[in-house]
Amino acid sequence: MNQMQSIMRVLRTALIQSRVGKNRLENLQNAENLIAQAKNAGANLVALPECFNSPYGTKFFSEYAESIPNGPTSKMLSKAAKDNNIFLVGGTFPEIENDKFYNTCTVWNPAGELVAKYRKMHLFDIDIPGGITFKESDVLSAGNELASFDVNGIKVGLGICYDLRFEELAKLYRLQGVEILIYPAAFTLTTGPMHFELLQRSRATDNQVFVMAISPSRGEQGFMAWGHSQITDPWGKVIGQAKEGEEIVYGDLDLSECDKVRQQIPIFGQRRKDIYDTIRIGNR
Ligand SMILES: O=C(O)CCC(=O)C(=O)O
Repeated sequence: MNQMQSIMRVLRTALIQSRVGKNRLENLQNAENLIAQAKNAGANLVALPECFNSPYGTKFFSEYAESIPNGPTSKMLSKAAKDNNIFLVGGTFPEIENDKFYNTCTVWNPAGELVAKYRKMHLFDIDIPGGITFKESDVLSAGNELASFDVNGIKVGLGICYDLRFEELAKLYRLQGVEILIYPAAFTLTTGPMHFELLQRSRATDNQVFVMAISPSRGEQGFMAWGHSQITDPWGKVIGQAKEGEEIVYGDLDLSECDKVRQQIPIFGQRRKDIYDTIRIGNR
């Protein structure tokens, strides 16, 4: 690898753990200001949280839903990516298409063009008595497609929040050549402390990829996000983590770490597909 190629294998990223309230325009303005701040700090890949333009909750999805790429949120994201000359992972916002609602992540390149769109594939339907009950599928439809994009030859895959729990999705991305997985994610105060860090470290270790998850900051009312946006390296080590307030987490991702761990612990060449593929277990 020549010097130029090795320079391009380092990516300065910024995770924007923004404050989200009920006013869409204020949420967009706040995100725009923080994106410019991240650019001034040298970031060339910037990511926003899940539901960054609206409060998180099934009762809000239809009210805040927009079509893509014509709605005000898409327009702001496209402009911010172009003005700041960055790749921008536009967190998520509720999307409407053909009378169906989706929880959708869009990605914009430095020319302001939409380069990826991912709809949450695993909807957050859980019931923990005394903890939290949530049923996104009351309102949302699930996406059925993987989505990835390319930053200077580095392949980046997308998931959203609850998707973090599904190892199969992360593995499919790894098998497609992904080196960074990004999950906008508003974990709850019940499951966040138990699982948010653990799941990210697990996906990173299993697949030998960088994992980044971006939460909104903790609100004072309504849905309380866990915060703790995080960057994990392909060895499973946490290299950046927020607390619960509004904050930007920066990370200089050295992609040669993916090469190193894959070479030194070569699990993908050691998978016993000759055995796995012969075992049939009902509805696997
Ligand atoms: O998996 C979890 O515990 C949280 C998931 C979540 O909050 C979501 O998918 O929005």
